[in-house]
Amino acid sequence: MKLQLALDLVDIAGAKAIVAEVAEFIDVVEIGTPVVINEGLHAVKAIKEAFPALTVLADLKIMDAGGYEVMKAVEAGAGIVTVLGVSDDSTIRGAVEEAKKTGAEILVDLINVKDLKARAAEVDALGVDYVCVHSGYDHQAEGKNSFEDLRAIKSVVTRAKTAIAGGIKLSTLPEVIAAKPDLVIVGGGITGEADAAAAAAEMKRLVSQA
Ligand SMILES: O=C([C@H](O)CO)[C@H](O)[C@H](O)COP(=O)(O)O
Repeated sequence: MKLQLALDLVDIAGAKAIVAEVAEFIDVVEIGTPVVINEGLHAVKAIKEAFPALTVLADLKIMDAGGYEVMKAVEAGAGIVTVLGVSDDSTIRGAVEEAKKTGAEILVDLINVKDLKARAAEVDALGVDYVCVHSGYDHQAEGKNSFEDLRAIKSVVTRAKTAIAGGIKLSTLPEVIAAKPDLVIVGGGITGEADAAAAAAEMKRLVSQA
């Protein structure tokens, strides 16, 4: 089980500063959608150059032009790129084909998908690398999480790895780990802590035991 740090509310300098604190405890660093909106793919490039040993995930949440947008993210240094599960199969197929050229991976984010089990099975069959359940900021504000969703997709995803994101904290991590995802994605649960390194270290300890 791997740990991904999601960076959403920082600029490039802030991203470098927090990754420097926690790099030894994380497997993947995510350049979050708000960072890409503010800084562009320069943020992916800057973090990959500064931390070459880390896999960088570009959270583009692609909805169209899958092949082209994956190509640009991979050129910037992304090892994983996100595509929305609500997008068309042709978009996901294009993203997967492009990623395969370079060994990059595609994570499909099921945010806002209504029939989770059905779509998870479909995107799994399209050859994606990760299927991710996700309660986004707006759903978190309504008190939702994705812990049950993870159990649901694990019953139908047979070849891809599974991932979970959205409001995970140290206090809820054991419940997440019990559902056995391959990748746990944490943003505010690390960046919002007074001692981010200590939070990341403890999370890494817990996911490594699983
Ligand atoms: O993808 C995300 C969200 O849609 C904002 O871009 C976050 O990276 C994801 O939710 C993880 O962050 P936390 O919810 O703060 O753990």
